[in-house]
Parts: sequence; structure tokens; C-alpha cells
Amino acid sequence: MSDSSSDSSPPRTAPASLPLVTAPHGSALLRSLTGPLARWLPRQRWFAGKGRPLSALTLVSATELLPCTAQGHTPGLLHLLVRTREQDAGRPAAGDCYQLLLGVRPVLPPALGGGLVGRPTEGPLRGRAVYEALDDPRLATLLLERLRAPGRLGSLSFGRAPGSAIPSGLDARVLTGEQTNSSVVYGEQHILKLFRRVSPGVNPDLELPLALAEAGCTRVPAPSAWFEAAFPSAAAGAVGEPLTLGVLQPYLAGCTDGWQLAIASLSARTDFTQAAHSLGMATAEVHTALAAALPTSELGREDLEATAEAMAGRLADAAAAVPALRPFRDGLGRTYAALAAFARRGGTCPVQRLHGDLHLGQVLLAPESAHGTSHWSVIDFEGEPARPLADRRLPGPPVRDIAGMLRSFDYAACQHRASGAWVDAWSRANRAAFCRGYADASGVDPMDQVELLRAYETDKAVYEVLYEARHRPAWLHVPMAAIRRLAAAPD
Ligand SMILES: Nc1ncnc2c1ncn2[C@@H]1O[C@H](COP(=O)(O)OP(=O)(O)O)[C@@H](O)[C@H]1O
Ligand SMILES: O=P(O)(O)O[C@H]1O[C@H](CO)[C@@H](O[C@H]2O[C@H](CO)[C@@H](O)[C@H](O)[C@H]2O)[C@H](O)[C@H]1O
Repeated sequence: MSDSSSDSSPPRTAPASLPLVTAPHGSALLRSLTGPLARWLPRQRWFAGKGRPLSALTLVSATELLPCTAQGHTPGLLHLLVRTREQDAGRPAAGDCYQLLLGVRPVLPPALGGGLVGRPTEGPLRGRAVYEALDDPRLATLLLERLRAPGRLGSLSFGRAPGSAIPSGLDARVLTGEQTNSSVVYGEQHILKLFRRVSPGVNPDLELPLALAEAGCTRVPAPSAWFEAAFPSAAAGAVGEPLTLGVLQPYLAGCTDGWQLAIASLSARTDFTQAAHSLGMATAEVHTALAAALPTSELGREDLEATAEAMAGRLADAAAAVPALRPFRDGLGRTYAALAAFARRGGTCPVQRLHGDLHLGQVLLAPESAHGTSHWSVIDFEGEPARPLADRRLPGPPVRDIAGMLRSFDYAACQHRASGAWVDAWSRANRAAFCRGYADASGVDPMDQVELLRAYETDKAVYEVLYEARHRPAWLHVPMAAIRRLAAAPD
């Protein structure tokens, strides 16, 4: 099998064609909301088309979860899937499909004012306030009620894991951190992740935790409920691939994520290697369970050469977008050439389903008292949000996840204000401890896979340069420091 497609960087394509489902009042509804949405969408943290002006919006589906045109003061709840069309350097570019949950009220209470999308001046919602529904605890709670009751509503379908306990009436609070999607915590017992940019096909953040739960792996919170959209496919009578819209899972209250712990360790100058070692073991455990539950394969010479070529392609694309990368192209290219040479010498590599975007923010440590030792859980199996969904579902080498976590130790050290010898030593010690933990649990030492590890670390750093340039320019210096080091001749 070939890893080349997972590592090639396909052009941004529109999600496989979704039919336009005309909701009651569909076209009138969209006409009235287009203006407000075109102003509101690009301002959202989860909007992926940053820097590209919106040129059009198409309604994919509209579902009333609560009637929106009713009289009185009861809020309405509208579920929309809209497709964007954007302009890139003056030319039309493929847009994306976004999930929106909109509240509708005649009068918006001041506490919800920050989420105002607009007040349509025509159509079925004329004169009403349309706003971000997740900010409204009453509407967020209603969504939980829907998830408790499996079944269909229009093009939406709600599923629930057999035997999952989901109490009703839990208070809702929306998370406000920097996120790719949106999450709502219910009564500190469950957390619902709503995918914002959606495409046809099951999201790995539902697929992999379900497979791991079935395999008995307790490192990953098991989905308790989810919802999807399904549309007729182009083939007569057939149903197209469902779009995963949201996943509810147990909320691990009291846990702290690895990023916060790493920064605390750097600030207090305390040892982190024990935690890094057990994190390596946890990662190996998840990899072993994924390899047992889902198909595996091996990359041979041609696949690995194609992987090296795809990495070089991603570097070229990133350098075209971020000028700071350009002076390092040759140096980084040598790392990919070393991977190709490894393949020509007969090197091979196993592939399996992976986390796909493993970093310190994706691992949660339980309070010690709960388990006696450090117990890490792993969350967010969505993969790198910028990659197309089909690409994120392909198997890849486990070393790719390991490279992600190694980059994260480096990120924490570099982001921490006090740089210097101690901080560099902290990073080296924790990267080594993580690999040792991985090797102790799996029998495979990532440090032995020199060419693969360096190539995947480089590929990740290149991804990070693009990510930071787009989302957090003030952090660009963090992956750039790694780029400078990785572009220098291997030590
Ligand atoms: N099961 C969980 N228990 C506790 N906190 C969680 C859980 N799942 C997610 N979180 C918290 O929510 C944040 C966002 O979740 P994540 O799945 O990473 O979303 P995104 O892909 O949008 O970044 C995480 O950083 C973590 O703090
Ligand atoms: O958590 P997400 O799935 O949204 O992942 C994206 O955002 C991450 C930042 O939040 C980004 O991770 C990078 O920054 C982290 C520190 O904030 C660091 O721990 C990671 O090593 C670094 O890659 C991730 O790359 C991006 O896909």
C-alpha cells in the first residue's frame, strides 16, 4: 500500500459534492442570512479560509431543531450547513462546508449580545436576532437532549452508544480556548465537540475512539453519542457518505493537559521526565490498540520515496506561502533525500491508523490520587485540521505521531520565556524519556528510526510554520527555531 497520498499535499478541494437540500423557506432563509453570515463567519476562530475574502455562500441544509418562526419569546434553534466560496489572489478558490448552530430570538438578552450574527431585514427571520446558539445555555442544553434520543430529524441523524449513561438537564458551558472546533461541557460530566469545517466521510475523531473503545482501550474517552448528516448520493436511491457533525464523550474533570504541565515544569524548573516516560508508554499503548483494531500494512521502497517527495512538495508549498522558510529549503531537502536514500537501501516501515496530530495539548493527565501513578488519556483524533478528511483517515508510520510529540517538547521549551542551557536540556531529556517510554511499552525504539524520525519531525515543523503564519503569527519564531536547527547538517 502507498503512504504517498497521505503525504501528498492535494490542492484544497471542495468537499465531494453535496446536494443542496431545500429546507422549508430554504432559499429565502439563505438570502436573508447571507449578508450577516458573510460578515460574521470570517471573524470566527474556526473559519479556515483566513485571508481569502468570501465571495458566495450556498445553503447545503437547514434543519429547525426548535421552531424559529414561532411567535412569543421562546428561542428557536436552527442547524445550518453552508458552503463558502472564496477568492484567492483575485481568483475563485474552492471553499469549505461549515456547521452553524444559530439561535433566533425576537429580543436578544445582553448576555448573548457578543454572539450576534445579525438581524435579517427580509425573509422568514425578518426582524429577529440571529446569534451563536452555543452561547445560549438553554439551546446548548436542548442539543444534549437531542443527543440523548437517537433518531433522525431532516438530514440529521443522532446516534448513541449502547449502555451510555447521559443524564438530562446538565448545565452547559461553552469552552472559550483557542480551538479548531467548538466544545460544550455539560455538568462537568460530558463534553460535546462540534466540528465546524465538515466533509463527507466519518471523522476519525469518532471512528478511532469508537474502535478503541470496542477494543477495550481505556486511554481514550469512549464516544457516548454523536450526530451526522446524510444526503442522497448522486447514484439513484443510494445514500452518500455521512458527515460527522458532533461527538459527545465523558468529560475528564480534574485532568490537566500536557502543555500546561510542561510549562509549569519549565517555570518551576522541576523534573518532567517521569511524566514524559509514562506519556511515551501511553502513546505506545494507543498505537498497539489501533494496530490490533484496524488494518495495517508496510511501506516499501517506492512508497517511502513517494513519501519523501510529498514532504518536499509540502515544503515547497509552505515556502511559497511563508518567505521566512525560503533560505532553509536546501538544508531541509537533505533530510528528505536521506529518507529516500534509506528507502533505496531497502529500508521499510510499518503503517497503521494514527492519532495524526499528537502534541502536548492533546493529552490529559489524571490527578495522581485517581490512579496512584501518572495516567494519561489521549483526545482529539481528528488529525491535522488543514489536511483533507480522506487524507487524515489513511494509515501512516507510528513515528509520525512520535515526531509530533517530540516537536511539542521543543515547542514548550522554546515558547517558555527563559531560554538557555537548562531549557534546552529539559527538552532533550523529555524527548529521550518519551522515546524510552514508547520503547519500553512497544519494544520499538523511535530513536533507532533515524531517517524516518528526522524526516517526519522536519515535515511537522514545516506544517507548524504554515499553521503559525496563518493562525498565530506571534508564535512563528517557535517552529522557525526548529527549522534553523533541522536545516543544519545532522549532528
Ligand atoms: N474528554 C475530555 N475531557 C476533558 N477535557 C477535554 C476532553 N476533550 C477535550 N477536552 C478539552 O477541550 C479542549 C478542546 O478539545 P479538542 O478535541 O482538542 O478540540 P479542537 O480539535 O477543536 O482543538 C482540549 O484542549 C481539552 O482541554
Ligand atoms: O489542537 P489542534 O488539533 O487544533 O491542533 C492545531 O493547533 C495546535 C495549537 O493549538 C498546533 O500545535 C502547535 O502548538 C502547540 C502549542 O500550542 C504545540 O504543543 C504543538 O507541538 C504545535 O504543533 C497544531 O500543530 C495544530 O494542528
